[in-house]
Amino acid sequence: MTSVAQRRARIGIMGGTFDPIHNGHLVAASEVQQQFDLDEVIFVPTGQPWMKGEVTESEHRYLMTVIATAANPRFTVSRVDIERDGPTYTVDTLRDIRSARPDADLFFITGADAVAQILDWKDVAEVWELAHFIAVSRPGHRLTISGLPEQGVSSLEVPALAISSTDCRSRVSRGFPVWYLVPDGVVQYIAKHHLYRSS
Ligand SMILES: Nc1ncnc2c1ncn2[C@@H]1O[C@H](COP(=O)(O)OP(=O)(O)OP(=O)(O)O)[C@@H](O)[C@H]1O
Ligand SMILES: O=C(O)c1ccc[n+]([C@@H]2O[C@H](COP(=O)([O-])O)[C@@H](O)[C@H]2O)c1
Repeated sequence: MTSVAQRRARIGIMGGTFDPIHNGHLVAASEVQQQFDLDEVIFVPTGQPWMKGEVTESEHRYLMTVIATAANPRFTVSRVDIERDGPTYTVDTLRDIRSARPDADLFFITGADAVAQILDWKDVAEVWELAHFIAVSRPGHRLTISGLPEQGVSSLEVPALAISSTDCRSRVSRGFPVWYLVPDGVVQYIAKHHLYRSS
């Protein structure tokens, strides 16, 4: 009797502050899922992102991420970063997901802006060992992966969506709509919880 070798699971990890999650994040994750034949993309909202200033309470960012991803059977959301005390480091995110999914190949998805900063991340040598990186294009940011290990990073052009969380927050605070920039449920969540209103 011949045995059929089982394919290793391929898991994408989309880390982000998601303050709020927007359609640029979702299009990037969807495109990477399809192009890299991923079984699942886990969205991981940051706890305390040490490279950013003050951010919205993590439970709001987590719930908006759940709402935005709920309809896609391949998208899930993890609480590992929001439940860990202290600043959020990707090395800890990857360690936690690796120990929960020891048999999977991990792919960390980042936009062009984040890729440019990876060399400043904590324990970057270990980070490369834990996951393969996929750098996606982002309007307004040049995708440059020079200086990063060639084997460790792939790049992918995704349909350009010039959306940022900063712009979404600014629009809400000025009374402009964010319909179609973020999923409908996220528009409604922002209104219900009075997020991003200027005081
Ligand atoms: N429009 C976009 N297209 C492709 N990638 C994106 C886009 N927006 C964000 N990303 C990537 O998604 C990840 C998480 O981003 P983040 O949650 O910081 O959103 P952001 O829009 O950059 O937020 P902010 O404007 O508050 O800095 C990062 O790797 C970032 O590069
Ligand atoms: O590990 C680090 O030192 C590190 C520094 C900055 C950002 N990151 C990760 O990069 C991802 C995108 O971060 P951000 O701040 O652009 O939302 C998110 O998962 C962060 O935890 C990680």
